[in-house]
Amino acid sequence: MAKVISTPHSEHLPAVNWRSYYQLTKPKVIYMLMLTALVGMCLAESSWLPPIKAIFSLLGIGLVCASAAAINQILDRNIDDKMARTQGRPLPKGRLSVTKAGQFAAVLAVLGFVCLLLAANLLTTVLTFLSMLGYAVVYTVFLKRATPQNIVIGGIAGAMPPMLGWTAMTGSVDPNGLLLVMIIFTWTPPHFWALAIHRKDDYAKADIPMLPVTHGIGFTKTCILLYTLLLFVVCLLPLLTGMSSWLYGVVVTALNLWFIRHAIYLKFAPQPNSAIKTFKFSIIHLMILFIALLLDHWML
Ligand code: HEM
Ligand SMILES: CC(C)=CCC/C(C)=C/CC/C(C)=C/COP(=O)(O)OP(=O)(O)O
Repeated sequence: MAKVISTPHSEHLPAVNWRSYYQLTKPKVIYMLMLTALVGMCLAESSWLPPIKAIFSLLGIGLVCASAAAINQILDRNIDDKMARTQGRPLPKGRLSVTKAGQFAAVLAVLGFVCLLLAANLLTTVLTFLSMLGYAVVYTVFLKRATPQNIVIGGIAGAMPPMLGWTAMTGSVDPNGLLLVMIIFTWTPPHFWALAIHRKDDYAKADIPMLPVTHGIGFTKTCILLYTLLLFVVCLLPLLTGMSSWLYGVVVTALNLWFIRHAIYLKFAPQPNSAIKTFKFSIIHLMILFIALLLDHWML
């Protein structure tokens, strides 16, 4: 029978376990999601952002993303307990009770949606709610446990923040905002599958059908390479539509050639640390890409 993580006795816990609450939100991922949302906001506006609207919209998006991450950790606590990478999280470690984590996620969500309703608009609030459901429920409860395409489909939710930032400013869905979503959507498989290769045994132990477990490492490496090539093409679309110009073009070409180089080495000349290096590079890639979009928008 599956082990159920027990609720720890409250007398063993500090009154307010700030570090555990913070960890529950997957903070580094949330900061990156907020960066992409901020860039979406900036690209939607030809002049300076309206400060109050922008700050509270960004805060709203961040709070709801953090709530989704906390819900993911509540629902995944038994899986997380089986994997070396996630065993140290507050719920498997018993540093936080499920009730407290649930209350925290609820507070974050309520605060986030209030910010969005007051500072942004109904469209952004609804799209953010759907993205939250997409990650915290559709991906976590169903896809993750059901299919090796889990992260491809679930990736739509994680790709949404630039669009949420855009609609927060304009109140409408813009094709250029969708391009930013497409970039993150295409970036997600090589980002995650590189880590999944490195952590294959973890996923196998937890019985999660990630691609390297179901289809093997060789096939996953081929998929990573193909997605980096597709990403190269998708990243050129902002140039074709005129949303971005040469500065973005130069930076993104260099980034994507480097990503493809990682993928080629991973496939054809792997070292023991090639997969984790590819994963780490994916994060630098996306961060620099979004900063380049912003600088290009401001400077040219
Ligand atoms: C379904 C889509 C995604 C999946 C399955 C996924 C999976 C993961 C996993 C499992 C980690 C943890 C690595 C670790 O604990 O060492 C991670 C880290 C990370 N991911 Fe993703 N990711 C997805 C989408 C995204 C998106 C959309 C972003 C940002 C736009 C993002 C940004 C990051 C960052 C910044 C880290 C590093 C976190 C750290 O160092 O603590 N991810 N990702
Ligand atoms: C409102 C909105 C846009 C919500 C979605 C935001 C969100 C938190 C996306 C993060 C994607 C992510 C870290 C997936 C990994 O989950 P995992 O369960 O596979 O990874 P784990 O094993 O590290 O928990």
